[in-house]
Amino acid sequence: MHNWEASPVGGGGTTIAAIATAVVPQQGSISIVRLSGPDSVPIARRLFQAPGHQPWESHRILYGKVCHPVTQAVIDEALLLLMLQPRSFTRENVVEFHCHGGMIAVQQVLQLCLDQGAVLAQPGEFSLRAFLNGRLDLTQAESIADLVGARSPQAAQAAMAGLQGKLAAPIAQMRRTCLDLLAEIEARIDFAEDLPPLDEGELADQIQQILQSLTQLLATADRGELLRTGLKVAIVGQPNVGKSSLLNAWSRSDRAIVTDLPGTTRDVVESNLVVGGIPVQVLDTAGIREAHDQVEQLGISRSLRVAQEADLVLLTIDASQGWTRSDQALLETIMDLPKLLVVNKVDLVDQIPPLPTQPFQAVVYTAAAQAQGIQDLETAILQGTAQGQVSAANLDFAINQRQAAALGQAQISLENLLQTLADQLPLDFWTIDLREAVQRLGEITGEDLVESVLDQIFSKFCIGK
Ligand SMILES: Nc1nc2c(c(=O)[nH]1)N(C=O)[C@@H](CNc1ccc(C(=O)N[C@@H](CCC(=O)O)C(=O)O)cc1)CN2
Ligand SMILES: Nc1nc2c(ncn2[C@@H]2O[C@H](COP(=O)(O)OP(=O)(O)OP(=O)(O)O)[C@@H](O)[C@H]2O)c(=O)[nH]1
Ligand SMILES: [K+]
Ligand SMILES: [Mg+2]
Repeated sequence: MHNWEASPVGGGGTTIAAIATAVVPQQGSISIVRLSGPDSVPIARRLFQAPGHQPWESHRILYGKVCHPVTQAVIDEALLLLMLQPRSFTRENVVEFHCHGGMIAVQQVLQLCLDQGAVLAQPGEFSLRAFLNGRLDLTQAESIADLVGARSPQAAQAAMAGLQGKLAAPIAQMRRTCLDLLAEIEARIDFAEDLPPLDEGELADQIQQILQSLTQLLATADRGELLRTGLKVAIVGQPNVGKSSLLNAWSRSDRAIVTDLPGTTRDVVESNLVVGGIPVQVLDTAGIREAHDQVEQLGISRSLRVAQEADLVLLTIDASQGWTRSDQALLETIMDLPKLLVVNKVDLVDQIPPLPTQPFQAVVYTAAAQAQGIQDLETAILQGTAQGQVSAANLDFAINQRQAAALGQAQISLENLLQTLADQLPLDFWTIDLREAVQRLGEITGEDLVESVLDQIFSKFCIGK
């Protein structure tokens, strides 16, 4: 758990330190140790020797050496970047040591900072400070994590939109409107005699408007989920139907071994693709049949497990064999799952054999060995997702599950309020629903603070973020 006490700008508080870059042995040309807090500059002064008369000023880079304060041993040749409050990411004094990459030198520099009194940062603590000091709202902080975790350019773009406040702005606007209405109603409760009566029609209109924008935001949730978590797609089928060929054609690679021997694939082969902006993990599996070989049997049980865990199953068959009893048996094991029928090797037949189409979302015809039909496959997959409704809303960010849950609760409260109005209940009742909506909207941006929400958000960050 975090200690949520903010270190106020310019005030006491701890100085935190962490390696801000990925720590990879023997790799990475540059690595950054980041400090934030009141002691960052004094700590840097004790560790960093800058030759000549380089000024220690904000937003300047100093060149020099990191030296052990006692032994004077040179730990690294480095650059030092100063960003003084409030002109920094956290709005505190920030110092960055730009060290050589790898692990050893940069970890020694971090250790020296800790020896000098800095405290190792918790995951997300730099971003948390940026939030607590008013530099970011919660949706922007969440967007930073999304940007770092993005697995497609579209996911990154949605995250950037969020980071630029495209979600924060409409939410804050809705909350402000609700607060204004709340103030009007409360004034009527307190000074009923002195004020003209509320125009209830006008009030209902405004609530309707908020509900409308709320619904638009909620419509981006499915795409958000897709962009963030992606799709897991399992290719299953009888041996030799061309599952591995399909994976290779789709990923334009030779990831999987292809031979004309049935039972070639034994283990799950994975390839990561992007389909229409959605990160897609494709899993090629061992062909399913009555196997006597123990290795193959183990492979087959893995295939079935992978299918059960997938978001979408591509049941692949050989067009020249038609729909077989084994295909039917396999279909029955995956009946509950979302699935497409992929009819492969269409180059071998003049006529498509009779096929069951009913339990499948779509049927796609491919010749994987000739890399044909991949576009149709992607189209069929995208049609099964929530892509359509999003382009309708025409928004470039996408909300996450936490935001969707809070928006959903705000929606319920506002709908309750409309009902309360319709039922002509007293003013006190109106304020209850409106207050609830304000609270939920405020939870999204962080204007109304809930500590458990903070923990949920920032503990998922990496250390140094
Ligand atoms: N080396 C390095 N690269 C980085 C970061 C960092 O902290 N260090 N960032 C970390 O996430 C991102 C950039 N984000 C940043 C956001 C704000 C400020 C900043 O100093 N803001 C001041 C504006 C300064 C000015 O106006 O001159 C401010 O908002 O007050 C710096 C980095 C990505 N790249
Ligand atoms: N004519 C034709 N042959 C294909 C096509 N796709 C795959 N093949 C051939 O079918 C054979 C089996 O292909 P694989 O991709 O290994 O089939 P698989 O389903 O992965 O087989 P297992 O891993 O053994 O279950 C190979 O000889 C491929 O070249 C296709 O679209 N048309
Ligand atoms: K094969
Ligand atoms: Mg195979």
